[in-house]
Amino acid sequence: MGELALPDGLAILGGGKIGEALLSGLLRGERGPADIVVSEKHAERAAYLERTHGVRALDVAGAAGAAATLVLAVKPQDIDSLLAELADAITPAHLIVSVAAGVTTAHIQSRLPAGVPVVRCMPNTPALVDQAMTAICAGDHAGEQHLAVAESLLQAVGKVVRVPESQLDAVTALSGSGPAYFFYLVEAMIDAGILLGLPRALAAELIVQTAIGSAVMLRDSGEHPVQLREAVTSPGGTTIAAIRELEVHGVRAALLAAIEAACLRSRELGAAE
Ligand SMILES: NC(=O)C1=CN([C@@H]2O[C@H](COP(=O)(O)OP(=O)(O)OC[C@H]3O[C@@H](n4cnc5c(N)ncnc54)[C@H](OP(=O)(O)O)[C@@H]3O)[C@@H](O)[C@H]2O)C=CC1
Ligand SMILES: O=C(O)[C@@H]1CCC=N1
Repeated sequence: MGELALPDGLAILGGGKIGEALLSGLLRGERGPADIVVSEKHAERAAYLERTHGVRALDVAGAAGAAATLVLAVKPQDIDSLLAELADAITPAHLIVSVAAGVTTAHIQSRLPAGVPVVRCMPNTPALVDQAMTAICAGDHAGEQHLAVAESLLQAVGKVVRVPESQLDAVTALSGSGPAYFFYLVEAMIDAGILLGLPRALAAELIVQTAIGSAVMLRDSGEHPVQLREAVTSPGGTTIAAIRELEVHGVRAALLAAIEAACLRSRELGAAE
């Protein structure tokens, strides 16, 4: 794969939600449509990706021939058939970057020619607005240079941290699925505005801006979430009345259980290999 530098060709195999989020983010960065090919099972979806992003759609073997770095972005349940299609088309000069939940580097390595480097990643959909959170780890044949390629790829759409592979299922449950929890919370809070008789558009504006402001404070204030919450919670006031209800209804325990369930599901998807 030459010198493993950014300008090397990139293929995204699986042009669904996360595949397109990564594709669009990379195109907003340093890469142009000529640097990226996609491979997508559905002809209609492939045509949409070509039309919308100006990239070429190829079959899996064609994509492997056109690109040194291959991003596996199919569902975990489809990973084995994709690896079977890839096995004869790649060499250790390629780099495999998998974003599939639960699927281990050892599993991917076991289905490919010996020595193919694999980096496992868990990004999230805020890649669409260059605010992704991604964790990455290396398989047995991936060295610093391969991690650096994956890192620069994903840094184009947000922040990247390196973690041991043993933490990837927990990461998947927290930040991989995490945007869905925030969207769910926002959706419920907008409903609360409706319950209180506010117009939906106003309730949405109030809550979305509150979410953005709170997120920026969490990132930039240097204060712990408890301190930030306490600053909102006036003695004998409105916030503590709401917090009591959240505690009575077990919202904290529900979040712990929900995120634990997501982690177990990630492990299950890996174990189904
Ligand atoms: N969505 C998210 O927020 C995140 C997802 N991920 C991971 O990314 C992967 C994709 O998820 P997501 O984008 O949500 O799923 P999608 O179903 O939206 O996208 C996967 C796409 O790949 C297609 N596909 C399946 N097999 C092949 C193949 N052999 N060659 C080419 N294309 C193929 C699928 O077609 P078909 O519909 O027929 O199956 C589908 O269009 C999963 O492994 C998931 O764990 C990781 C982080 C975040
Ligand atoms: O729901 C899923 O399985 C994928 C993995 C992380 C986010 N979406």
